[in-house]
Amino acid sequence: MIQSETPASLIMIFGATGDLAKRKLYPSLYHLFRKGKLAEHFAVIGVARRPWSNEVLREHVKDSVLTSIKDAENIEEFISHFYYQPHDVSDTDSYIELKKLANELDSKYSLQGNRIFYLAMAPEFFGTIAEHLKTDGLTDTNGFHRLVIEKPFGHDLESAIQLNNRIRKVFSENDIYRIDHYLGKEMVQNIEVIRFANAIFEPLWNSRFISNIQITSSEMLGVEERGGYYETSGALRDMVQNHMLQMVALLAMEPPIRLTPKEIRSEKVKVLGALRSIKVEEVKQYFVRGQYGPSTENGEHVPGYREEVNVNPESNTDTYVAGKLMIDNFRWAGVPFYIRTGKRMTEKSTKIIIQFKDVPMNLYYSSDKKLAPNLLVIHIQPEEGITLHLNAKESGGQMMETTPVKLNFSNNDIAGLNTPEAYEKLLFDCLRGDATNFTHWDEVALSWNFVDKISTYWENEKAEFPNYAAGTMGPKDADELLKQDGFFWWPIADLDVDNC
Ligand SMILES: NC(=O)C1=CN([C@@H]2O[C@H](COP(=O)(O)OP(=O)(O)OC[C@H]3O[C@@H](n4cnc5c(N)ncnc54)[C@H](OP(=O)(O)O)[C@@H]3O)[C@@H](O)[C@H]2O)C=CC1
Ligand SMILES: O=C1O[C@H](COP(=O)(O)O)[C@@H](O)[C@H](O)[C@H]1O
Repeated sequence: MIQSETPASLIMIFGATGDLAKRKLYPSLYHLFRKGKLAEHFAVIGVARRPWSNEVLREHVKDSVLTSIKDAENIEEFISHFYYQPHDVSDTDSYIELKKLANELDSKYSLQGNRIFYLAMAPEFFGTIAEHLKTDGLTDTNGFHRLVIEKPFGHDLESAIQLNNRIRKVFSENDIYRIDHYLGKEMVQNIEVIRFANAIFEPLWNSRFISNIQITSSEMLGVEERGGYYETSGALRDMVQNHMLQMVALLAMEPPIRLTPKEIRSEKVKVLGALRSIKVEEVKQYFVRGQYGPSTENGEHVPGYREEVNVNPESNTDTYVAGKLMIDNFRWAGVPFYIRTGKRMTEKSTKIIIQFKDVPMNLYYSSDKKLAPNLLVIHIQPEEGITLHLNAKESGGQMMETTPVKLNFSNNDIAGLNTPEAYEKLLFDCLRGDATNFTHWDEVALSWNFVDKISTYWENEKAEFPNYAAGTMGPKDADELLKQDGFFWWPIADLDVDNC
């Protein structure tokens, strides 16, 4: 049940000394606290192996908050709710101590037995922790018990099924919150509203009026210190299996009959189930992979992927993926959804471009010239907003000449609006029991099923890497994907249809 008020709760963070907790979880919890969105009755237990004390954790939390928020009011009160338990998650005995501390805090803060277990750790520990929580009695309370799981949820369909079976022995599907932080982004959440709350879009949102949809999520950074993880993942598993396919599902789904988690997820599941399955021999026709090579920026050497720490110097791992997805249902028959994502590209940006079909003929001056197509651009990040590209009369001209114009809405221009960080929203949803913006097992399974065919083919074929220089928009072959259909990637910077 979704609660309107945040209920009292004990939040247990496994991996409390790690990067995610420091950069995302503590600042997000603090934001909720400051906005009064965290119940007065809350306590946090941080768990990790390091021999820290409550005081050390509290200072660490304070530092992490002060890094992003300079005027952190009531920070001392906030950190006083944090407790630390040194604990190796594979060590059976340490759960007894953890249970004792949890029960003490339950009484001290009147937490009503409500517990959130946040697994901010490497995925190989997820199953073990979930099992111990049950066998060692941490879920033996009267309140709710919710398990929040970070990505990656498995490495392929097979491992995801195994993991799911393990955690489902302890938690029901309704109590499992699989994080996809893109679902916490303001403009990703806005996709549904743009589509279903505007009479001008929904009638056009189909194969009769849309020629293609493009989703780009580009990053400027390389793999940084995450080479070890990334070598086993690559861009396909790291970004496409989850974030990119989730955006496709939101763009393509049918209107849900109600805005409940069950109905929304069920519509997304139908889209993922309708993705045209790619046969091994077709992978090259639908997908392009890339890996960044070295380059020079302002006279400085920018390392190629194979030079990064913990990366095999002959690595076959993809740091870039572009693909053409077809959704074989009535609404989308024949409309390609192009996706691309990669590290060390020209800029950090996530944008969705919906390109509408051309009008039947150009009635206006220069009628031999093609009119610019109408585009709806959804800016996910760093700007947040939408732009509608239209054609209008060239101002002051004698002839009926057209010129492209833009209608712009930018969230960033609303004074005083400070869009909450994705993790803040997702933590708040979890506290209230709203699983809408978390991925259901059926979505995870269908996404892996789709991606596995591609990864299996790629793992067995040695690629000619590197094939794009750091600081560029990826390999040339990605342009061919669209060219063969008569399209091209719309630029993501200062999109100006006139110059394309
Ligand atoms: N960092 C990020 O931006 C993102 C991370 N994620 C996911 O979040 C999860 C955590 O990532 P991240 O924080 O970067 O990882 P880190 O390596 O920074 O942190 C891992 C944490 O696990 C603890 N740990 C490791 N082994 C044990 C053990 N046996 N018993 C108890 N604690 C242990 C470590 O603490 P100690 O050494 O003290 O034991 C540390 O607190 C991963 O699944 C990752 O894929 C997802 C999206 C983004
Ligand atoms: O999940 C991940 O996402 C980030 C990109 O997230 P964003 O919010 O900054 O767009 C990516 O860098 C990372 O490799 C991946 O694991």
